[in-house]
Amino acid sequence: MTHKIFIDGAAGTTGLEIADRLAERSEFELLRLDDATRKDPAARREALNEADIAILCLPDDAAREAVEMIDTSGGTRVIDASSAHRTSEGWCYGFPELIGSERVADARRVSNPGCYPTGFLALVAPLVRAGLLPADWPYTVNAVSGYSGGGSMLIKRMIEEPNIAFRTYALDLAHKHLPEIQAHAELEHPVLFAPSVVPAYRGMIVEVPLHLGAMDGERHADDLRTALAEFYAGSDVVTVHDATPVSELLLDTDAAPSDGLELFVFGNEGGWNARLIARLDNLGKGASGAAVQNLNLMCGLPETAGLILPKN
Ligand SMILES: NC(=O)C1=CN([C@@H]2O[C@H](COP(=O)(O)OP(=O)(O)OC[C@H]3O[C@@H](n4cnc5c(N)ncnc54)[C@H](OP(=O)(O)O)[C@@H]3O)[C@@H](O)[C@H]2O)C=CC1
Ligand SMILES: CC(=O)N[C@@H](CCC(=O)OP(=O)(O)O)C(=O)O
Repeated sequence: MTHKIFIDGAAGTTGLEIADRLAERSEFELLRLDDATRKDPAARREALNEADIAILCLPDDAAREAVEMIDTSGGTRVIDASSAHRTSEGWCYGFPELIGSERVADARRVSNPGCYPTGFLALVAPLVRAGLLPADWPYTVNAVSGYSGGGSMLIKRMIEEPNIAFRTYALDLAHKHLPEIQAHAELEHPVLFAPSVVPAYRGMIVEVPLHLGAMDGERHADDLRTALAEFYAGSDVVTVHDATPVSELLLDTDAAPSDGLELFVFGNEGGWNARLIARLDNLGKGASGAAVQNLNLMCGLPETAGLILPKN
């Protein structure tokens, strides 16, 4: 059986990467709109309703509009890569490792996690759930992203302004990922989020520094690493690195696409201070790889088929 897939926003950064991952997969038939019609509402409506699964790779407003175009009595299921529905009622949060693959498989409306939230939630959500980290802690998130994370506009800007070596932003402390992060980690407070961009096309590092010694109760960095390793033991996507000391973590300016997610826990000598760090491709597990993983599940296919992973 082939599944009809329509990528709305197929000409954009995320849409193109999804198409790359689906290329030559016989399980799917891609419905395509040409350049003249790809933004035409009537053509989109028709393709959205013809598809078995529509993957929305659009700005938030256009994603909301696309959902409204889909006939609710029809059969089209949705994966939304935008941030429009990440805390919306009736939507499944498409992070199978955290919510369970079967819930994604059964869902009609799946919202793909954001790239930064993917790193933060992978590190913190299992530890809060296990009671190893407090839900009422004022968490800080320092993060650095490749510029493709900002889509076609930021890509253009970073190419036109090659003098930019580092760009920190969201200085109003009101980044759109805050509600998603708080909701899905089940935290009592919004996090303090400090994102930045470097002149690399893809890749990101998301870091949560923790004063473990200042928290009530006793916990050691090693306990956190062990708990994460147990939580992700069955995953082909998430790797929890062991305690082998490394002195640095790098992002490459010309990294190849990857759909894996690497987690690290570093601690000081006594284990009272920790740095929880996630390294991922913002366009991989942070967007397109996650969409394909969810698509596989929704179609009853092997979860990691077509993903760019060391083991595939
Ligand atoms: N880039 C990333 O790393 C990640 C992106 N996302 C999310 O994925 C979504 C897409 O992002 P990204 O691919 O980076 O963005 P891009 O800007 O690269 O692509 C968006 C695409 O949507 C098209 N588009 C805009 N409005 C409409 C419309 N009304 N109808 C049809 N097509 C339209 C654009 O066309 P045109 O250029 O002609 O306007 C463009 O091709 C966003 O919501 C983003 O937040 C999520 C996680 C990570
Ligand atoms: C570098 C950069 O600009 N990144 C984007 C987030 C990319 C991403 O996660 O997309 P969503 O917004 O759909 O979640 C930003 O900070 O807005």
